[in-house]
Amino acid sequence: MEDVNCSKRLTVLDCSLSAADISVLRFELSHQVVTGDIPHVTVKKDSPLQVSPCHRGVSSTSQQRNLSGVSSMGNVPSAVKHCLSYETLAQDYPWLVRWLQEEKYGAICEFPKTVKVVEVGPRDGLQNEKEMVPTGVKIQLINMLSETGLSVIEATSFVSSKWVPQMADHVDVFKGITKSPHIKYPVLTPNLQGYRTAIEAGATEVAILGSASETFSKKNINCSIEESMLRFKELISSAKQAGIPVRGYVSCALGCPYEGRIEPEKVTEVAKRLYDLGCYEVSLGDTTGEGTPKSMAMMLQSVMKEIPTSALAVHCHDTYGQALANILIALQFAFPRPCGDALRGLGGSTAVRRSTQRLTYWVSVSYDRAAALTKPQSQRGEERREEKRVEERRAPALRGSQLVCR
Ligand SMILES: CC(C)(COP(=O)([O-])OP(=O)([O-])OC[C@H]1O[C@@H](n2cnc3c(N)ncnc32)[C@H](O)[C@@H]1OP(=O)([O-])[O-])[C@@H](O)C(=O)NCCC(=O)NCCSC(=O)C[C@@](C)(O)CC(=O)[O-]
Repeated sequence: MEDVNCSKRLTVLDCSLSAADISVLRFELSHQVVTGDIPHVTVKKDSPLQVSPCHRGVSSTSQQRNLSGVSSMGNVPSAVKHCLSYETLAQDYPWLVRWLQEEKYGAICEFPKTVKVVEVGPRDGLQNEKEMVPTGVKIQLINMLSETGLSVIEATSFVSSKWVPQMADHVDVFKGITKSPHIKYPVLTPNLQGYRTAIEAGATEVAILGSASETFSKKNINCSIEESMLRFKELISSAKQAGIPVRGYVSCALGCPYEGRIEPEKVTEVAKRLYDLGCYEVSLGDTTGEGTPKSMAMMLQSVMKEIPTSALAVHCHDTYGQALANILIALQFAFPRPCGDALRGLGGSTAVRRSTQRLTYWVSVSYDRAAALTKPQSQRGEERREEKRVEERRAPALRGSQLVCR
């Protein structure tokens, strides 16, 4: 690729575009190059930059987009002597096509600089094990995990032993583990009763579990979404008084075993309510593992309109082998291109660049059995055998582990 200075090249075209305008232009062109819809970019004297989406060079004036809002982030050119189209640019400046494509590729490869891993295996991983895992083994597991460099390990859940017998030893597990001062050990608490027991056992951080699916909420915590919010409100209010941080889960963010597809707007609504109640972080759970990169992207796009990305997390189950792909998408969302952010009206590119450094995602990868929770025993048996076969083929590092990325 030629060593290209975009602003110089566009000055050669005599467009007098500012750096911000060039950013907009580059974003539109690179976006459209990849989608195949070639835009027609027009810059008129004393007018806002306009981009008409065109297909393979055929102009579609009906879809003309006025980017006046966008151009306010930079100076719209005051004197422009060219009407630019992608074809003209591509013909005259073949380097531009390569450059835009490489830009796009470069953007895809951009990820957060650090990744925080939250291990939830001792809770989410073990809660559905058919055989009771001895308390001593759980303690040993958590102690060993504490040696691995993890900064957060979700240790257990203070839920009803009638509902989840595997977690009945929560107090013994929590009191039995050797707690490193550098590691957080949050626990799951569905209601005030669980919260109080957890605090008595010495918990210093808790997580509540909401759901974007009405049916799942009833099946999982025996109450409607509305009722769950009332419970969480009183729990969070107690936690606030005691200075205990509360994380929130939204289950079924990408699908429900009972209701099927869950609208991103519903996920957004529940996530926002948890955030507004005081959860410092909201973890969006693909409970059944049926999420895809596309549904993850659509869901995140919706939730990110209401909740700061620094307070968001994703929790991906790997039921259908999609967890890593879904995490990849979530990580890319943590680093939107600066001009992409500007187009969403988040401000100028310098501020956006700064804010992207702070974006945080929690990404959990687990070997998922949650989807099997409610299935008939016979079906679960076959699924478990299949899981075992799949697990044996998996990389050892991924088995039974969960990650949270920052
Ligand atoms: C929420 C409840 C307790 C309501 O259960 P309930 O039966 O409606 O509760 P209740 O208030 O009517 O009380 C009934 C009995 O339960 C007891 N009880 C009441 N609360 C507690 C408690 N906290 N700890 C221990 N015991 C409790 C209470 O003392 C009473 O005992 P009894 O008088 O009959 O002897 C129940 O439905 C429950 O425990 N559900 C938890 C289900 C669960 O743990 N699911 C798995 C975790 S969620 C998950 O994995 C998804 C996630 C987070 O990973 C994200 C994702 O993957 O997407």
